[in-house]
Amino acid sequence: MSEALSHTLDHHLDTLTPQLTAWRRDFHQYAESGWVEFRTASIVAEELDRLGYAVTLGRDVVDETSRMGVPDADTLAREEARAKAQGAIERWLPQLSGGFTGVIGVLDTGRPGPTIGYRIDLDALDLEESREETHRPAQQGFGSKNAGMMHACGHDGHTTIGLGLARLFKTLESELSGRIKLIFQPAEEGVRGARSMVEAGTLDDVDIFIATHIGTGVPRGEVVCGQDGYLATTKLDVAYTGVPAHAGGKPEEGRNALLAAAQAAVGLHAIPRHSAGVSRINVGVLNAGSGRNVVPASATMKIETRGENTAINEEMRRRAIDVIEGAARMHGVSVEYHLAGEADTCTSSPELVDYIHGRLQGLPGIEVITPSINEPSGSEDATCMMKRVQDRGGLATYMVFGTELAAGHHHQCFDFDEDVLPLAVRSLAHLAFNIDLPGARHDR
Ligand SMILES: O=C(O)C[C@H](NC(=O)Cc1c[nH]c2ccccc12)C(=O)O
Repeated sequence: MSEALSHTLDHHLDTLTPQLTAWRRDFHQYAESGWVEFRTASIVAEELDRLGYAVTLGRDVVDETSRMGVPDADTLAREEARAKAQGAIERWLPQLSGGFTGVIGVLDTGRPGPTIGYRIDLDALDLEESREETHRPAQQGFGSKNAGMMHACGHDGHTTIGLGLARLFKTLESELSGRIKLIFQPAEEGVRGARSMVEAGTLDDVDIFIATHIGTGVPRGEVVCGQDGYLATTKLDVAYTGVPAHAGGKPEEGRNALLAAAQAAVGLHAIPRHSAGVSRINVGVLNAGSGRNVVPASATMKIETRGENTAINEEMRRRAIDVIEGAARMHGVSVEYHLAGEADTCTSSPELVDYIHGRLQGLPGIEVITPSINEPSGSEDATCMMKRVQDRGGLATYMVFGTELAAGHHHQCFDFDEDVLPLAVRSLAHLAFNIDLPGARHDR
């Protein structure tokens, strides 16, 4: 990149930085869980449209039947009304309605060049945010206004980075070639959303794909060009149905769904670890029963299995289902379960990792540039997007921008150092100018 362009980028970033903080705090305050990101998605669509991007959203970018773990219709309607009351941009709501909360903005320079796609996730977690004074969002008045929903994984930062990129690319459009595709994805938590965007064909024209996360244990000032080792995972919703009865008078006539679920929860965590690699199990939610003196006739659980590779996760899933069904038989209740999310592992494209590693050298604010790491920890459904791009001959990677965290991901006191926002925008934008990556562009 020429020195003049570099200066121009820095200059625009300086003016943009207060807006980045404002966006982040606004999204943080109005945290929205997977498939109900109505307000967030509408603001994204409005900004992209205002800037002159070609905007597609809703059913055009989210395949209905490939969505996983979608809330019920009542919840969707209630959350849409909530979003409207909280300032969602109403003209986009008809398309987003019903949980079709994906948005894509395309900037076509009209000059030949690759299509570079950035994955930005929009959703918050199902978690109640801390109201303690020591928690900065609470102290500074931008804690979540939405009960049981909290940006405790940094996606408020991701959405902000996406909008920051949109502004920078538009301002410097004359210096770009090819196409920029900003892909705002719903429901990353629970790995429920990416596949629906892949199945809608939105990745099929992407030559270079970059998914991004902030934090994840990477220190401030460090950038990882290719984070690998995401765990294959299966999410299951489980429902036990028994028979209610008088707990004092006729307990033997009841069939206890609470006990089946409790038995299953303990049994699931007792599945042995796998010698061939990392494995995980978690029962994240268990709700059961209706009243103190009634034999509990219903119980629901949300569980997940994970494995370092597909085979290990498959083994965990199979054994989990044995435990779930076994517990039902033990207590004479019926059980139903269904898939609520699914993602696989993926490996970043070495050529792209090398290219990014080279291009980030000397950028302000970056102290350590790590080419690639493979450390099994969490899961990611961006892997599904990466795989689609790679299968079609494109290059894909998963980048991490380190930042200082107040508490770990998925903790009620999670918060990050907002300095990472301009740094990530600067770095991700930089990669799109003067792309010189042979083999990245395929003829179409
Ligand atoms: O499986 C999911 O629901 C996706 C979710 N994804 C993330 O949290 C992103 C993530 C992946 N790896 C790490 C490591 C640390 C923090 C966050 C992550 C997870 O693993 O629980």
